[in-house]
Amino acid sequence: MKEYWSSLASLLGVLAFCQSLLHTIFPPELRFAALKLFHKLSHCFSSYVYFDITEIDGVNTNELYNAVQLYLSSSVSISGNRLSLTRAVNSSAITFGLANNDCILDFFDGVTVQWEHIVTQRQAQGYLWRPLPEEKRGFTLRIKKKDKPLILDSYLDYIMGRADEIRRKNQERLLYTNSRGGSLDSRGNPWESVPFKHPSTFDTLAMDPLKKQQIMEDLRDFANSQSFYQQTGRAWKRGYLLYGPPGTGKSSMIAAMANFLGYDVYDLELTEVHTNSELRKLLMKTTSKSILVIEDIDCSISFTDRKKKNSGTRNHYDFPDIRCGGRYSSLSGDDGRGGGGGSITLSGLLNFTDGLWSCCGSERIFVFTTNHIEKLDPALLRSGRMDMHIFMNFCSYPALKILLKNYLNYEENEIDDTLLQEIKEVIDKAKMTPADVSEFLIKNRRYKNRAVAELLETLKSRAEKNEKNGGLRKKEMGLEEEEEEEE
Ligand SMILES: Nc1ncnc2c1ncn2[C@@H]1O[C@H](COP(=O)(O)OP(=O)(O)OP(=O)(O)O)[C@@H](O)[C@H]1O
Ligand SMILES: [Mg+2]
Repeated sequence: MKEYWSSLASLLGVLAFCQSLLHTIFPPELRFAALKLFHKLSHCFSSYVYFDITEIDGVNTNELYNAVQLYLSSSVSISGNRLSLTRAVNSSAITFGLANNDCILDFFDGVTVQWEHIVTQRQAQGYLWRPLPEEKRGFTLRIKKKDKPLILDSYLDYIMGRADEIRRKNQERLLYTNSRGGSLDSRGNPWESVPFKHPSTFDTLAMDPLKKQQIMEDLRDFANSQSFYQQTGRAWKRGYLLYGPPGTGKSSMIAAMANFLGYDVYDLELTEVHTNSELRKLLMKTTSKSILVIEDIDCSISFTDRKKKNSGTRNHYDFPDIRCGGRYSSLSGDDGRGGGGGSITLSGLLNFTDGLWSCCGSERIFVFTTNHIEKLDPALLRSGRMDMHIFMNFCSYPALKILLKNYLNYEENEIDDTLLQEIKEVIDKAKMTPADVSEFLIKNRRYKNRAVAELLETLKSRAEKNEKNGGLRKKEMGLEEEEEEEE
């Protein structure tokens, strides 16, 4: 112990000697430069390199600082002892942060980096048109010199991407509509928005699990394929057509998609749009990472198969085959490419989904729904416009199992096997929509066993009715055929 104290005293003595030497050799004006040189020399021999990312760069906010702060707030990378907690305005989540002057380690592609959050008091400011915060904040990134290329090329880009993702997830999503008949708000925006809080998710959606899995994979693939779309020269967008009888979950699917990807939803009311240019303006005012929905497209616009309709040499894109809100529009000289005419045309809509304007913004999903796919023009359905056609069917046995779990909290093995077997046999013939089944289960949810037994009875009677109707229809068709033959 004695030796320890004596070596410490001699070390302090050497330090004091060096300091006095520095003071005698270097005059005060040279002292600062000497210290700087000393730092530079020590950096030359150090194996580390440091990057400072300040919160404010001049007078502008440094986006990279915000991104690093958000990135370090993601729980996976957090491993410090002291963390700050924040909940931003309009945010639906609490985020962690690195406390002042604390360090944290992060790992990227086999490389370890160290982040330090440095906070100091800012010196008194003179008059500034935009006062700066009292504290000077910044991150210092310490990396090994040999890792510099990797960090500068990929790590910082990765942080920006992750921060974007976190920001989107934390922020409340919005549901937009254009239901004001083309009028703009005070900021010239044609869309109105409300917070989007639909509870439907892929877990609660009753449909064939395999099909559900396929759709989820397709969506995930789409969201992660920025470089693929860039490489192949395709606009980063994807179209889904949801079709099937009413009450089979088309709207619920859209909500599930939005919740799955964390996108905003633009619900486009086509009957409120009067011209192609209005349609284009609406598109221009949408943001990236959004789902643009046109529900019941066959009802809002009467598209017929252009091939059937047009037999002459005239370009069938020019035909006014559109009906908006129950009234037919006239051609009014619109060239169909979004000119200033007085109606939306089929080509206007095709351009909307597929033309040059459709690429303003990126990572966009178009979803059209219809109860009558046969009424739609094939041009609207082709790949590139509607890449995936999803048939939403009547309630199947696997779908019913999901509904039983959602509404009655039933696990499969809790239900009597013979009952399940009977349901399985009859459910496809009953042609009940998930909406009908849900309604039934809501009403009877307090008495689980009775609910399932009664559901079976309802399914049976529906199946019987359908069989009878089917038989009758077949008979009628047979008679009609006979009559035709006689004629
Ligand atoms: N596949 C489903 N899974 C879970 N719930 C469903 C499903 N289909 C329908 N429902 C329930 O029925 C209600 C109506 O469904 P939804 O509005 O999604 O049907 P839709 O196919 O959009 O009908 P429409 O063609 O009339 O617009 C929903 O609120 C939901 O509770
Ligand atoms: Mg719907």
